[in-house]
Amino acid sequence: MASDNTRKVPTGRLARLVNIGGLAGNVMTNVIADRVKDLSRGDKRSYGALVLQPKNIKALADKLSHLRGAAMKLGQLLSMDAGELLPPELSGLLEQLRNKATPMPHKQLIGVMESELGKNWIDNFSYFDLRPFAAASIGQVHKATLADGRQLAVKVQYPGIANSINSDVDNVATLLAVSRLIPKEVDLVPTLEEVKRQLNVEADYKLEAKHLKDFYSALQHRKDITVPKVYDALTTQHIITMEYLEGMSLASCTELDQSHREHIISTLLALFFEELFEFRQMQSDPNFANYLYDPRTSTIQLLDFGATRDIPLAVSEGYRQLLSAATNNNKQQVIDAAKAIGFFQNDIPEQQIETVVSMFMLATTPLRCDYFDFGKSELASQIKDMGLELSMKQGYWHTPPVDAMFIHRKLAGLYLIAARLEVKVPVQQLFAPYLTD
Ligand SMILES: Nc1ncnc2c1ncn2[C@@H]1O[C@H](COP(=O)(O)OP(=O)(O)OP(=O)(O)O)[C@@H](O)[C@H]1O
Repeated sequence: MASDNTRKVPTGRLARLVNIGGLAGNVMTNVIADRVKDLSRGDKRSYGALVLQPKNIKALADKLSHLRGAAMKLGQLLSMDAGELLPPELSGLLEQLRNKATPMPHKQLIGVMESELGKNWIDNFSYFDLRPFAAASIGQVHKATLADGRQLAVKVQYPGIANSINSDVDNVATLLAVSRLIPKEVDLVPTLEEVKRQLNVEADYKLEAKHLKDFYSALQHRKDITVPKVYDALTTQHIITMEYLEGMSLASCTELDQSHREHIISTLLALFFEELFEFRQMQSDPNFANYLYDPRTSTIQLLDFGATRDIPLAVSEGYRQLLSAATNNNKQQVIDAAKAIGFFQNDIPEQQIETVVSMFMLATTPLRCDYFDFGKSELASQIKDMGLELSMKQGYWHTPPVDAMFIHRKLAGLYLIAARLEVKVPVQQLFAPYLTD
């Protein structure tokens, strides 16, 4: 039998569902037992309070660790879309999940390696660590070495996960409903659809490898950005073999000097503009864990191209106009550019246009000053609050163009990182090369 932290990842739909049934039962047993205790003591906690006790959150985290990819992605999108509405227990649960991947037992891992790279897969490496050093959302990452000494990171997908994404996402939603962690006001349906769509794309490691290679080539001229090299011969639909990068995590960069922190954010924002206006391809998941930093060489290392999106020319041009108009504080031109991007397609009252435009103006504040101090500003949370307020008002956005939502999320994510690193950066100067007349 596998040890506690290497349980076989259940591959069948039924096995996954049975897990959930068990959890609902456990939670309810805890709730009923505590209810009886409360009654005997004369206390009366609400059903919600009983469900949200730490032991139930732990039981939930234990179950979700098998459905980690679906749970984490749903958590990520939910916290972007409905941030402040979510109970703190949900962030606690997601935090637990992030740190709590259940690695595949060796036998299962070897099975995947054999079916992807052949019976003699191990001959490709001079060393392969069977224990993963990091968890991916739907897989795990191993260190390995080539015969010539080059260090590798090998990302291996959990077997069968690609076929169970849709049911996993539904199961996680059921679990969250059982645990009452999602408030009634939050409409989960569109988020669930988006989570399924994104995870299905991310399950295609060959596509991710293609995006890695696109960015590797596109960023050859940038000495301050590194993208891991992909090893095609050892990359398949379910395995990506790439160069191992040794940078420190961005979370630990809060300890570095101001100059390093400012360099990180200036580089990431310059890259954002380059992706939007030049590559017209964007890595759309600005998660802290997707960047590493090497302070010895002052290079940012980019990981995780699973969520890369192409940006249509018209959208890219529209944002160039929009950001130029916002830099010049020209609201009418902001409205025109937003229309060109695809906002305000329906007949919308003047007042609503005004509100949406003030959101754009707020988000582009850093473009209207020489240096913007993210450390001292509440901008990231103000944007989130305002976006939330608008999305709660029925029909306010009239379904904004989907590309736009990703671009906004990416920018908001970068602002959050900038706020966390407490930096002051010249955003206007970084955008200047793209400013239209
Ligand atoms: N080339 C690499 N060099 C060093 N570490 C790596 C490399 N690739 C991945 N990792 C480690 O593995 C972790 C997960 O990888 P990655 O982000 O690609 O997976 P993912 O499935 O996209 O996960 P998520 O969606 O949770 O970000 C990274 O956060 C990093 O710690």
